Amino acid sequence: MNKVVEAKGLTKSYGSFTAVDNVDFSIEANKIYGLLGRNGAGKTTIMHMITAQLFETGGELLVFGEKPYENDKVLRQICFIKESQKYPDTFRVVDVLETAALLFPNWDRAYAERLRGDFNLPLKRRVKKLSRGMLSSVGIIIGLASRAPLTIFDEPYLGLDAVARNIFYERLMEDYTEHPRTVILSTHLIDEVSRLLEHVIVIDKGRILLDDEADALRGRAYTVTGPTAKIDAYAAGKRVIHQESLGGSRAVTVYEALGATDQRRAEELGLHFSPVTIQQLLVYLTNRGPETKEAFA
Ligand SMILES: Nc1ncnc2c1ncn2[C@@H]1O[C@H](COP(=O)(O)OP(=O)(O)OP(=O)(O)O)[C@@H](O)[C@H]1O
Repeated sequence: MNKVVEAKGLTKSYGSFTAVDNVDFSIEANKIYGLLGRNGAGKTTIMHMITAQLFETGGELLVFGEKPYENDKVLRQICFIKESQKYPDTFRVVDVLETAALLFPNWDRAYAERLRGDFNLPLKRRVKKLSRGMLSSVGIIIGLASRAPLTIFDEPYLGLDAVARNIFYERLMEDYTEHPRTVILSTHLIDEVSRLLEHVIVIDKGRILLDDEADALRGRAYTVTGPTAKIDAYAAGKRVIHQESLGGSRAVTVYEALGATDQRRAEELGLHFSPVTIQQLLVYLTNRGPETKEAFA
């Protein structure tokens, strides 16, 4: 297994506050990862440590097998696109793209130009005159055309409309298929990106709550709906992570894979099943109190 990032006991504290708390995880080569979690969970802190913009205060972090800090060999293989990227005031779109061409060894000029057309970006316009969404598309073009072995997108699409976001997802999938590389996507638009993700790491209050293949997470819980009394009978003793009632009916989300016996039993009771999306799973698990969360992790 080829590991691009390996974290052992990784910790980052700011004074007495621990933003990333003794986490172990690894990122394998040539996969698309989702780094997910609620606001303040610690995602950006982790991305900043991987990209050597922050020092860990404990544990060990290896990127491409080496410590990333002041390590040009490692950093040249990374492209980090963040929401609040600043560019020099005088820069036009063309200047940003020319600079990126110098910085990234795998830069594909023709591809960058095609993407610029897809996003309708005027080449000669000053970056500071771009709309918020256009500015995000500059970052997306750099992230894609850099073809960096490790490409990290931290909420890359602030202000991007639904059509432009879709262009991003499609281009990412096409280009990733032709030029496999490791991609980390950190986003709150989980439903939108979930079809792209192969592996998901969920951070919650500085700790890892889930770390699994996306397909496995999709089967990790299910929702069952029906008359309240029948649902209560079915769900008794099961690990229920969410429930909603409406009139005489109830929906409960059970945190386990649906086995054949349970499925038969629920069908006999006339209950209805629905899958749980990764976004729902994250919402239900990160909404829980700390003790319960430990039990469900
Ligand atoms: N320089 C700092 N000093 C003190 N605390 C900080 C500092 N930087 C981040 N934190 C805290 O660390 C925690 C994790 O922040 P981080 O930016 O990593 O979260 P995040 O998961 O990226 O959140 P979001 O989804 O809102 O971007 C937060 O509680 C934040 O307030």
